[in-house]
Amino acid sequence: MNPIYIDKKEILKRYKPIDKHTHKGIQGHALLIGGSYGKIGAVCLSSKAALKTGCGLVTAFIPKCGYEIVQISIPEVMVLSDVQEKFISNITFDIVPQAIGIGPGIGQEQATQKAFHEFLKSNKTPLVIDADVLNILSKNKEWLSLLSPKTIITPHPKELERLIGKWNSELEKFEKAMAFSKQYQLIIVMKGAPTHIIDGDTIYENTTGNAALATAGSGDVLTGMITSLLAQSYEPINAAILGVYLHGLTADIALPETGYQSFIASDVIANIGKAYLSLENKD
Ligand SMILES: NC(=O)C1=CN([C@@H]2O[C@H](COP(=O)(O)OP(=O)(O)OC[C@H]3O[C@@H](n4cnc5c(N)ncnc54)[C@H](O)[C@@H]3O)[C@@H](O)[C@H]2O)[C@@H](O)CC1
Ligand SMILES: Nc1ncnc2c1ncn2[C@@H]1O[C@H](COP(=O)(O)OP(=O)(O)O)[C@@H](O)[C@H]1O
Ligand SMILES: [Mg+2]
Repeated sequence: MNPIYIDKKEILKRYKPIDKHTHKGIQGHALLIGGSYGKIGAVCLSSKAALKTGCGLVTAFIPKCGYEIVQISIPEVMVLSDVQEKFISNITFDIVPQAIGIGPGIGQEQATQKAFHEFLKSNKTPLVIDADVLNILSKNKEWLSLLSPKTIITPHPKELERLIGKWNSELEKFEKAMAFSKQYQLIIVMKGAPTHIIDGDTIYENTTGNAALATAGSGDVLTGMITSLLAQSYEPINAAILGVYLHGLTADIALPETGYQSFIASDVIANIGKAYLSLENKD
């Protein structure tokens, strides 16, 4: 196991500075699908993170009960709502996003599971899958073959275990993850301390981040960041690598001000700008 370390040198090979002639119409449109009654916050965090990571437009697809919450808490985000009040039951939209992130806060209602299955059958847009949708896939493993090559999945250790089964050693975990990545041609963002990214036989190890990230919603934010980078035309592997690196960097930047304990997921979002700026520094 020889990981490639994701450090600033590795990032600068992949990072694309902004084109001064760009406009919101070509800067990428990200669609975030998620939320359910009591967990609309998850999709608020993902959507705001997507905007703050630089895509031009963001739409959130949520159940009806989240409509005012999202519109009021993040006015820059457009909203499409499901016919159901408390959960998502039918994923249809007439926009053309360049990337879709699905799962934060979405829950596991039967109707939501069915809606995801229908969505998967026809979706051709680059996809990031997180949270409850990973759990839905664990319960319906035959749907994994519907995923397009280079789909990004972002499991935390428990979600990973549900997908690939238990492991008895770190080595076995990596072997199982690599086999899973190859079987379904997926990019696996194995979240943890540190986060590893698995792309077939290649393992990347992130070098940013700290325990301040052990806080509700920090994974939801990561999903929004990676989806935003995908929407900005980064190759899936580069979107995953840059997203994970910037996400960790926000916690390293904020730590002297917040300490570990008072850092929250919104602080990740608030520090994305500084994380980008640090890529422009020469040191
Ligand atoms: N404000 C919100 O609306 C929030 C919504 N959330 C949503 O809540 C839903 C449930 O997600 P959860 O992840 O809480 O529930 P899960 O049941 O998927 O995962 C929680 C379990 O995983 C274990 N676990 C998590 N991270 C681990 C790690 N690093 N090492 C070992 N074990 C670990 C925990 O101990 C626990 O047993 C998701 O849809 C998620 O997006 C959460 O993200 C929290 C914030
Ligand atoms: N101790 C830690 N050190 C570094 N990163 C951590 C630590 N704990 C959690 N993280 C990061 O925080 C994020 C947590 O994601 P997740 O468990 O999905 O949270 P949530 O579902 O609440 O949004 C992941 O990116 C993970 O790598
Ligand atoms: Mg999560």
